Amino acid sequence: MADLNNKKSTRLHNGDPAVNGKVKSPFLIGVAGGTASGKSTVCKKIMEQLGQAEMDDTQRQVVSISQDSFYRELTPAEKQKAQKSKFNFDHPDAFNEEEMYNTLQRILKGDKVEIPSYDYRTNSLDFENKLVIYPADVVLFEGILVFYFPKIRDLFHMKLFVDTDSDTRLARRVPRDINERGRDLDAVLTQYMTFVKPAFEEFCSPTKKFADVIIPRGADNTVAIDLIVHHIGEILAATNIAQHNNTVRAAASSMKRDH
Ligand SMILES: Nc1ncnc2c1ncn2[C@@H]1O[C@H](COP(=O)(O)OP(=O)(O)O)[C@@H](O)[C@H]1O
Ligand SMILES: Nc1ccn([C@@H]2O[C@H](COP(=O)(O)O)[C@@H](O)[C@H]2O)c(=O)n1
Repeated sequence: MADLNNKKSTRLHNGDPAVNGKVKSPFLIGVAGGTASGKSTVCKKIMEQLGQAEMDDTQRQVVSISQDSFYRELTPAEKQKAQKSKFNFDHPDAFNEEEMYNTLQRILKGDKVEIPSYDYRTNSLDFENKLVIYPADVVLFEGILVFYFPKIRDLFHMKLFVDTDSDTRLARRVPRDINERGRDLDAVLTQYMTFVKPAFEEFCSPTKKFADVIIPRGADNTVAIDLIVHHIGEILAATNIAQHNNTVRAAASSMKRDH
């Protein structure tokens, strides 16, 4: 399925989601790293190089999901704190671990799932704008704490950690949060110093040791991204050869039975 002769793009072709009536289980990749390290950008590059970025959702064989879609609903008191930048969104308790685990399990079973998007302006899930995940060959799951929860960590077939220095991350986070997430400078810096930085050191950074591949400098590291894309392509090609062989074997044994 993956065209490994094409060095610029290891393009996946839309496959048959079911082989011999069995739904394919996707190759699940976890992408962790500190805030604004470039996790989403790395996922976008991987998708582009696999020839997937421009595809329609139903055709896409590689999809990317954000862990932010699994923040838990806040109580009214927590909402008030969040509006004053006094809620810790970088602590593992801010996430709905069970929902995250159950959703990933369903994705691995090949189910079509719907995931809410996250609204950083209201600090809540947006069920009006859901992302529909159709059965895919490769699923990228990115977030600050995707390797923190052991049960979830164990689901990944490949684990990547985007390692970008903290000055660069803060320099990216400030304009992003002001321009895209409706925050002001004072709120961004207070939240960063009170919660984001200490939680990165306590919960996110220690999970680097679980990564199979550490990507220094994030999306700028084209060599690392090329190697990862090539590896994914090889795995998918091997999976497809095995599935093709199973199909041929099944067809041959049914022909034998008919004679
Ligand atoms: N290599 C890079 N060079 C310059 N800006 C970048 C780079 N990677 C990401 N960014 C910018 O930094 C911000 C955070 O990047 P993003 O990929 O969303 O990080 P994360 O998903 O880790 O929060 C975005 O505004 C993005 O455009
Ligand atoms: N309501 C929220 C929810 C999360 N955050 C911050 O987002 C960061 C995670 O997203 P990245 O794209 O940066 O990985 C995390 O550090 C939270 O502090 C927020 O500010 N408000």
